[in-house]
Amino acid sequence: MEAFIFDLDGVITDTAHYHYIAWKELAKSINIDIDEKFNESLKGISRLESLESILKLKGREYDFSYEEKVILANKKNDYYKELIKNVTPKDILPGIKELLNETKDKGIKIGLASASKNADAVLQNLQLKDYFDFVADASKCTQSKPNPEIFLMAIKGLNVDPKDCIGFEDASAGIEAINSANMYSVGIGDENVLKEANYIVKNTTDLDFNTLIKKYIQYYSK
Ligand SMILES: O=P(O)(O)OC[C@H]1O[C@@H](O)[C@H](O)[C@@H](O)[C@@H]1O
Ligand SMILES: [Mg+2]
Repeated sequence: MEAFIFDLDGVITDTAHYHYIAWKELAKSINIDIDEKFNESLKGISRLESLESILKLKGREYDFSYEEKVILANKKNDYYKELIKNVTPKDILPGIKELLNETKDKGIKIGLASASKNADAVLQNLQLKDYFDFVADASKCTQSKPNPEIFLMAIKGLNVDPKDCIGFEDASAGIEAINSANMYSVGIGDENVLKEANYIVKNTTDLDFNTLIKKYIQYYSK
């Protein structure tokens, strides 16, 4: 095992919820209502694609010019940036710090593959930056998950073989991206949503280092 590569929002911290609150607020300003079920489909998806998807809900994707869409997406980002100002190390999801410590102790590299251009600020606020050997830069990524690009960037940056890596995700688009990158995928959340994952746990507290390694070995020895 060479590396563990993590998604950020919804895996390391619950910023997935802040993304939802910010999109809900933005959608409300243009008279569109979104709910948590719809929000599932936005997880892991880039900012502009998320906006497109919200507009499509009401067939309004042609009502706005590209420039207007950029303004709307920036407005969402302003709401989001206000919300993440409150993120502190207390917001690291339970079990994650223990897993990161054990991973480091075992000499396994740690990478981040988040689609968020705010990932660095969030890691900073969580005081977790030092754990990461490589953080893939979302602003250099041209393809949204489920495309594997961001995971492939992390694999390259860490200089590892995808078969020797485990990827962690809370979104179905993210699991698809990990699988396409030829890594072993671990889904955290609802098994109906994450059914394509090689191994699924309900919560971050269920991420036990030894079990993860055992499941990974079992998978490749099939
Ligand atoms: O708007 P940002 O911070 O660049 O984030 C882009 C995407 O980042 C992903 O991590 C989130 O799951 C998505 O919900 C979000 O849209
Ligand atoms: Mg996520």
